[in-house]
Amino acid sequence: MTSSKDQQSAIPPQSRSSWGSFIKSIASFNGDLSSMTAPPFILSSTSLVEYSAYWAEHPALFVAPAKEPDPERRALLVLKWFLSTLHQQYCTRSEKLGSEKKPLNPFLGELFIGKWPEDGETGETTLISEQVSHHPPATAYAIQNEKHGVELQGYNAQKASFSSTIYIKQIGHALLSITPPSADKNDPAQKETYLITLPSLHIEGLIYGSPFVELEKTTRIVSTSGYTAKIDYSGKGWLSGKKNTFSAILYKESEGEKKPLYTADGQWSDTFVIKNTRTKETETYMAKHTKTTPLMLAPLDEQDLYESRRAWRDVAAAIERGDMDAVSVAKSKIENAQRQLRKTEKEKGEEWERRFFKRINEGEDEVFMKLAKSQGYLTALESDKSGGVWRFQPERAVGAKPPYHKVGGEGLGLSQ
Ligand SMILES: CC(C)CCC[C@@H](C)[C@H]1CC[C@H]2[C@@H]3[C@@H](O)C=C4C[C@@H](O)CC[C@]4(C)[C@H]3CC[C@]12C
Repeated sequence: MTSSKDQQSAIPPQSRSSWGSFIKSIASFNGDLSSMTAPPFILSSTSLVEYSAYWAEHPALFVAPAKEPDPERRALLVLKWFLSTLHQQYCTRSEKLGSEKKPLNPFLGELFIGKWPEDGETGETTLISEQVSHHPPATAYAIQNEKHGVELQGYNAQKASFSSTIYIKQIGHALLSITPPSADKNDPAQKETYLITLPSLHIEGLIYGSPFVELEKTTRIVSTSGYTAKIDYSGKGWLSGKKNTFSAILYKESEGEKKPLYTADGQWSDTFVIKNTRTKETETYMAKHTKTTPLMLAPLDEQDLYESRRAWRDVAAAIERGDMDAVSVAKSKIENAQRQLRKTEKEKGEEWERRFFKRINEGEDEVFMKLAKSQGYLTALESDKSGGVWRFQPERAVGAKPPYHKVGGEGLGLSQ
């Protein structure tokens, strides 16, 4: 943990004692993150189901690989896009709100649906995010750009451990599928697929009341085209004196990681440099200063009752005005309705039908199996911690409009 003496406490004076008790409670906590009670000033009014949008807040970078004819350069553009998403995924709350916050724990079936509108050459990019499991909590997502034949799908769950701070192992993976420029969009065999593994993380700055995320260990991006990227994360003090440091290489599987074609080094939260190891040419990417494209959502009243912003509307408003009694009343309404739904399902011997995703046996996805085996990733699937291995059902999304679920708003305890 960082323990700079000059770091100022960000804890509001009236919250100092509750923060102190919270920090003490962490050492002995052993539930899942969603059941952790945090002091009000650290609560976010945003649900975790919204975080899937962080994957494509730079739509032009997201589709860039599909415009590149050379497979080596395509793999590099995938690595560049992935690295650009890290700032979005893990810094957004700290930069906007002053620190990391505890997100709302999505309910089963919660949806977050939006699009990055048509933007000249980039075209329209759409997002569907769905809470596919509540115990354990797991979110699945699909991001599609039809114009360029690019699709990202994946799912996330978190396994937490606690000692002097919060350590999180992310369970799940993402699959990026690209249609190279010369390929036929309608022929799945001509697509290129990239398996992306997710970083472990821990929370720094807890004792000062200004928590932020630090990434750890190694992740990989493995492609059916024979290229692999390996990304090593480290915090302040190991490889460099700067927080959020990483070092990445891109290599050809047949040549091995001792012969990298490109390297990328720097801070994922700020600036990093990509270097061609043969020509020594470099490119600098400024993650912190690259403008994002805002995601467009339907107006609240046109949203489905299961869409996140609409469903959590009262809770979010109460959090923002700091009215914890109202937070608790509004949250209980959703939680009780969910309990009732689960009870009815149990009595009928039914399971909640996911709207856009389905649970698969990993063996059913041959491309995934091939990529995962090559990296020994299968042993890390831990599908018991994510309620299963989840895959997008694109046919369910075609022309889909609210209402998305057979059960009406009464199932959520919400008024129409
Ligand atoms: C701040 C502290 C007191 C509460 C702990 C909050 C904890 C539950 C939050 C903090 C950071 C969150 C990460 C977030 O950085 C980004 C992502 C990426 C996204 O694609 C999937 C979710 C995940 C891993 C968040 C999970 C919830 C975290 C760990």
